[in-house]
Amino acid sequence: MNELKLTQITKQFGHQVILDDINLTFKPNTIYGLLGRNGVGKSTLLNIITNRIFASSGTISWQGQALTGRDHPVQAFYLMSETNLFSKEERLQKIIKNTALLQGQFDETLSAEMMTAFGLNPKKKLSQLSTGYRTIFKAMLALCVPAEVVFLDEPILGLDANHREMLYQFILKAYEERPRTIVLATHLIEEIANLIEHVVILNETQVIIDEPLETVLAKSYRISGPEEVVQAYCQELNQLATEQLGTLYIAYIYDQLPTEREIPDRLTIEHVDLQQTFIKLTNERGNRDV
Ligand SMILES: Nc1ncnc2c1ncn2[C@@H]1O[C@H](COP(=O)(O)OP(=O)(O)OP(=O)(O)O)[C@@H](O)[C@H]1O
Repeated sequence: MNELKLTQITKQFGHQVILDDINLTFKPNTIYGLLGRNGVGKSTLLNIITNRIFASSGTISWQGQALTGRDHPVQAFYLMSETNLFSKEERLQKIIKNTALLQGQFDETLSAEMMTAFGLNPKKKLSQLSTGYRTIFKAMLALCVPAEVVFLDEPILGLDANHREMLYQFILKAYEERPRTIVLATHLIEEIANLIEHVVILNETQVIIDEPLETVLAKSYRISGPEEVVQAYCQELNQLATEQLGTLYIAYIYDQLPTEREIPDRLTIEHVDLQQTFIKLTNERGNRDV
């Protein structure tokens, strides 16, 4: 089975521990959101998985086989990232050709469709593209290579709202036409929440959430009312944060609510979205024990 498994991955840069005991499984044909605040180690993790840098310790397995650096399946994984692998003076058509040669079966139809839709001229050089167009071009390559697992690192960097929407549609189209595992690494959560099926949140060197989006949303609540009533109700629940707004006391919960307990009249219980939960989970007071 095309399963990518990370076991006890750690990474240190000098004395600084960036990743500590990361255990994750990326299942086939699933769209993941790899979320985390700036500098938490998302790119580092993707670079380790795609063999651009080495982990300090831990194992990566693909299809049940532990990988050593040498037998890394070059064509099974593809990382679209900020770092430029291509010469800036190369024309887009040449980069497409080289990528196709290196990666094997390249989706020429999707490539042509995306180039036209975004108005990218294949005769242009990479250096002539704006930041946003460079991102679009790199995302296009990532969606057209035959990889089983595609990592999109900040795929919407510099894109305006229209282009972001178009790119999301192309990601879905590519996925529907040829299901594969897609991992979207970003700290811009609001929009990708419509795209992802599974949420992985990194915080302070560790994975704090690794659950289907549906589960995350089902456990994310904002409970408000008079302070004593909120506190009494939330006593045994996992509270991420609390706030006082005038006389209103608010608790952000990441938990299943007790079905047997009656909800007091003066309490308001609402679900919150992924972005809100992410903020509460990853701010300094975020409870890491979830
Ligand atoms: N080659 C390196 N040498 C030393 N420190 C590094 C190196 N690469 C990354 N780091 C540090 O590791 C940490 C994680 O960086 P990384 O780029 O993986 O974070 P990120 O989650 O992708 O951030 P962002 O969302 O801002 O892109 C940062 O503190 C960064 O400064």
